[in-house]
Amino acid sequence: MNTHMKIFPPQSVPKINNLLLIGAGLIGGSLTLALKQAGAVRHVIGSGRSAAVMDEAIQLGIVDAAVMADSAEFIQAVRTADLIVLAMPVGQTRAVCEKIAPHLQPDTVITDVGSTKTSVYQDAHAALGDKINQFVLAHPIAGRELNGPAAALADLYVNKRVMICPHADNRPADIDTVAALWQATGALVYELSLAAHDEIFAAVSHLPHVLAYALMNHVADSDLSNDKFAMAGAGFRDFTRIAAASPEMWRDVCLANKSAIVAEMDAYLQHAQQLRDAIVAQDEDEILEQFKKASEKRLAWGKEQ
Ligand SMILES: O=C(O)C(=O)C[C@]1(C(=O)O)C=C[C@@H](O)C=C1
Repeated sequence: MNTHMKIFPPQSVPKINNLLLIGAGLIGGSLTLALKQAGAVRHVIGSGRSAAVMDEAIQLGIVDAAVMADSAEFIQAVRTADLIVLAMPVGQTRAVCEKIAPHLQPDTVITDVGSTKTSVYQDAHAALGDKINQFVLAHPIAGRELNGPAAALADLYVNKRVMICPHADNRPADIDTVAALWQATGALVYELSLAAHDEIFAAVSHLPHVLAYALMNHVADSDLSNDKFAMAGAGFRDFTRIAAASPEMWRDVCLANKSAIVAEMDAYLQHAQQLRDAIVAQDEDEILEQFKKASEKRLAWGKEQ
């Protein structure tokens, strides 16, 4: 597959008057903190499922005010928003877009931060119909293993990559607005097709999360698990860091990008099986060859980051 990944040239800081943030957790919260710090946004209204989380988001300066999801204030916030950012787990995309659709004004831009892009496009299209032209799909390649507003950081996106995945109906000016917003956070913004996005991140983000969850459960369910956890060192900590990430978010990612993730798991299991075979056979050349190849790749990749 030729991914045609291209970087957006730097643009000046945009000025957003009214931003509606749906889901004020780590990713959405870090975005609005960064945009406020850059002077790119004037007023942020937050909306979410939990009043306690929204209160926390107000206290942390992530949002200026909060509205509950099904309220008259929510409808008013949709009507007056210049930009709507969807930052809840991807499985809620269709339901949230159905709530937004009847009130969406033609000049409002919608964007998202989801880890899968084909599913978000399909779910948003089903709910928005022709208004899908107002939706610019985006995905910041940054995160932490912590969740919620308290985990948000104004500098989370500095020097991180953000993928924008345009679709045929997008308005070029909207794509530029979303690219400029992410650039205002300090991020490097790239353009990538939906299909390439989901294939690439199945391998380098979704698979590692599945493996981390599986390793954690494997050790937890094994004999001497308490002793193993008590004595584990940095190798185990580095490998499993992301197993503390939001279970709901990652459940939704796995459901949404099923075929690509299953294909990556199958191919990975073959590599693991090859190593197992070599260890069982005590094939020292084969083991060394596989480890050397991986080590060289990891060292070279590490230098590029
Ligand atoms: O560093 C982390 O903790 C992350 O969760 C980052 C990470 C990733 O897998 O690289 C996780 C999910 C996002 O969609 C993008 C980035």
